Order: sequence, then structure tokens, then C-alpha cells
Amino acid sequence: MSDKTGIVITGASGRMGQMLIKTVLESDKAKLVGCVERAGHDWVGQDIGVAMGGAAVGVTVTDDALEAFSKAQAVIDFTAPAATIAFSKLAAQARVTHVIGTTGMTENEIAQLEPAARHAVIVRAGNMSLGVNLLVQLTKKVAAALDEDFDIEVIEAHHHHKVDAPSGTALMLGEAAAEGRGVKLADVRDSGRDGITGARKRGDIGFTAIRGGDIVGEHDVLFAAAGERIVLRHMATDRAIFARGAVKAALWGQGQKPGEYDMIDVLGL
Ligand SMILES: NC(=O)C1=CN([C@@H]2O[C@H](COP(=O)(O)OP(=O)(O)OC[C@H]3O[C@@H](n4cnc5c(N)ncnc54)[C@H](O)[C@@H]3O)[C@@H](O)[C@H]2O)C=CC1
Ligand SMILES: O=C(O)C1=N[C@H](C(=O)O)C[C@H](O)C1
Repeated sequence: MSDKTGIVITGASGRMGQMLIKTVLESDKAKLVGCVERAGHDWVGQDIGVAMGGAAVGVTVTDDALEAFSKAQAVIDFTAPAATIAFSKLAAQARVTHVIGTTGMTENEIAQLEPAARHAVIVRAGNMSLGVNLLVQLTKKVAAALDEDFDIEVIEAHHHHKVDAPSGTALMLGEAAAEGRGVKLADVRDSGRDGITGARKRGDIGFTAIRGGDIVGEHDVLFAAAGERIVLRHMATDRAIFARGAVKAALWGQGQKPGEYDMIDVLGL
């Protein structure tokens, strides 16, 4: 019997779903035991390897998430907010680790994960890469060292398919900057400028979102003062960095107590 951790991928046909499947198939610590897509999707009933244009791998795509989860130790979920909330309940029922990469969740939607976290491990992060999570910590430090003479702006760029803004990563960076400054992001957040906006308010943390082409994900944290600027930058050029982080989180979740965790916990940063 294999001692590899059995993993289910939800949103199997998506950009991240397919990258996650490749990463799990190549892993020497994890094995693919299930793939889930929404009911009615063309891929349901097909072997995932064949659906992705390659050789059969012996895993059939299903729309029965609970059945798939019950054969696994972890679920990796990069889908959409409503799907993620539904999956959290099923993962809790099956007592499997739920790794959530889905972004664009409202505060209310995030709160709906709480009951599930009483029964299962949830690892959720708007960005699963090592580089971004390190940038989060750096942003906190730089924001703590500077005063409000430095305006903070988070600038992000993504592909034209992305549906949420600011990105989950931008919000993580904004939260880190706010924490460094000892304020609540909700009190100083400035996003979606358009028209006669008035001058920038001292202490505000601004967000700028660019959408275009096939940009994987780029994030700058700009600290701008009179006479000088500091820019902290992360550039993702390959979605594999997110998938590797997610698999790491799924393995890390084994043996942890039920509760909500993030990638800072997983990476020990
Ligand atoms: N945390 C991180 O490191 C990263 C997070 N993301 C986030 O992951 C999410 C997905 O991104 P992409 O893969 O680019 O999107 P995508 O649109 O290519 O894929 C989403 C997939 O989810 C599936 N899906 C939706 N509802 C479903 C349901 N009820 N049951 C099963 N499958 C369902 C869709 O059919 C689709 O295949 C987004 O929220 C994105 O922001 C993306 C990259 C990295
Ligand atoms: O949708 C994406 O593609 C990405 N989403 C995440 C986010 O919202 O920050 C992470 C990464 O930047 C790619």
C-alpha cells in the first residue's frame, strides 16, 4: 500500500486545476485520487489524463464531490467562492484537509468557512507561493518602519480572464501594510479611483488593478514619499509556483488540529 497522501483536485479543467493535477501526478509524496468538476461539464465521466490531452491516468472526473473527498486525505480547491463554501462543508464531513486558493471571497463568505474549520484543517491563502508570502512579511516590516509621509499603493497585474479585483494577493499585501502601520485595512482602503476623486488622503492604502493578456500575476508594493520611493515587487511567470505551495499545504495539513491556517503557518515564515 502506498504511503502517499491522497489528493482530490476541484475545478479540474481550470487553469489552476490542470496545473495542480500535473504537480500532484509528478509528486513523490502525493497521489491523485480524485478530480471534481461542476455538474454538466464536458469533462465529467472522462479520464482526467485523456481530458487534458494525454494518456489515461486512471482517475475519472466526477461531479460527486463528497464521494471523491471520502477517498482522500486532502482537497485542493481553486474554484469560485460559492463552490468553495460548499466544498468546505463536504471536506469537514469527510474530515479531510481543505486547501483553498480561491480568491474574491467577501468577509461574509470567509466567515461561512468557520463551522467547517471546527472539524477539519483549512489552509487558505490568496497566494500560495513562497515568494509572495515572504513579500507579505517584508511589507509588514517596511510599513512598520515608515510613517505616513510614505503613501502606500499596491499595484497588481493579471491576465484578462481574472474576475476579481483587487487580487487576493494584493489584499494580503494591503493587510500586511495595514498591520505594520497598526491600522485596520477597512479604515484606510482606497480602491477603484475614477473621476474627480480629490487628493490622496494621508494614511490611505491604495489599490490599482491592471488586467491584460496572459499575465500570470505581478504585484508591487509602492512606498512613495517626497523625494524618494521604495518598491517591493513579486513577479510570477509560471502557475507551478502556486500549485507547489498548495501541495505543500495539503501535506502539511496532515496531523494538524482542525482550524484555519494560512501559508505563513505552512512555510513557517
Ligand atoms: N491562491 C493562489 O495561489 C492562487 C489563486 N488563484 C485563484 O484560483 C481561482 C481559480 O483560478 P483559475 O484556475 O485561473 O480559474 P478558472 O476559471 O480557469 O478555473 C476555475 C474552475 O473551477 C470550476 N468550478 C467552478 N465552480 C465549480 C463547482 N461548483 N464544482 C466544481 N468545479 C467548479 C470551473 O468549472 C473551472 O474549471 C481564482 O479565484 C483565482 O484567483 C489562482 C492562482 C493562484
Ligand atoms: O487569478 C489568478 O490568476 C491569480 N490569483 C491570485 C490572486 O488573486 O492574487 C494569485 C495569483 O496572483 C494569480
